[in-house]
Amino acid sequence: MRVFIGLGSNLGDRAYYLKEAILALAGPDTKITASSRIYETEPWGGIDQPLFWNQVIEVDTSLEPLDLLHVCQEIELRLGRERKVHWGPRTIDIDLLIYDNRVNESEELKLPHPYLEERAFVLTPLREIAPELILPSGRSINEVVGEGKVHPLS
Ligand SMILES: Nc1ncnc2c1ncn2[C@@H]1O[C@H](COP(=O)(O)OP(=O)(O)OP(=O)(O)O)[C@@H](O)[C@H]1O
Ligand SMILES: Nc1nc2c(c(=O)[nH]1)N=C(CO)CN2
Repeated sequence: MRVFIGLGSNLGDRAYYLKEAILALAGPDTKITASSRIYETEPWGGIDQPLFWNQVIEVDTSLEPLDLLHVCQEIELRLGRERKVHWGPRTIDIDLLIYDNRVNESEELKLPHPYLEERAFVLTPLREIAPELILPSGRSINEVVGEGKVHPLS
């Protein structure tokens, strides 16, 4: 299945956490098929906190959505993620953005990710690796990405 995953870090060695999370996601059931550059982004959501580094990857996985979510959560825990403040600072956050064309509305797993189309820190790196993508809302990614809002590190 074609899946897009968003990663974010704004505590500690952000490059290390992003790299380790991506390495940990790759395995016999999940291949990384594309990876965006890293973007440095202003915190979204109204909490005063350090700048984030964000990245989006595409994977090809045979795992079901909940199993993939649990893999992501184990990696978050291993990399020192503590759940303190909603939308607050974290060593690593791993979100399932789009899982093929699946829709899921449980608290544990919402697919597609509910804030997908409101977050430039997701949309801009997503467009980098999937410029032809039609979003779950039916709009093309090019229509919804605001120009010049977030920038890659290099
Ligand atoms: N698509 C999804 N990807 C990751 N976690 C999800 C998803 N949908 C629901 N969740 C649930 O959301 C919870 C994550 O809460 P968390 O504290 O990480 O939210 P957040 O990262 O602060 O906010 P946001 O989910 O808006 O990025 C987890 O318990 C997880 O089960
Ligand atoms: N720029 C940016 N802002 C955020 C981020 C993030 O990854 N990047 N994650 C959040 C919690 O989900 C809240 N705000």
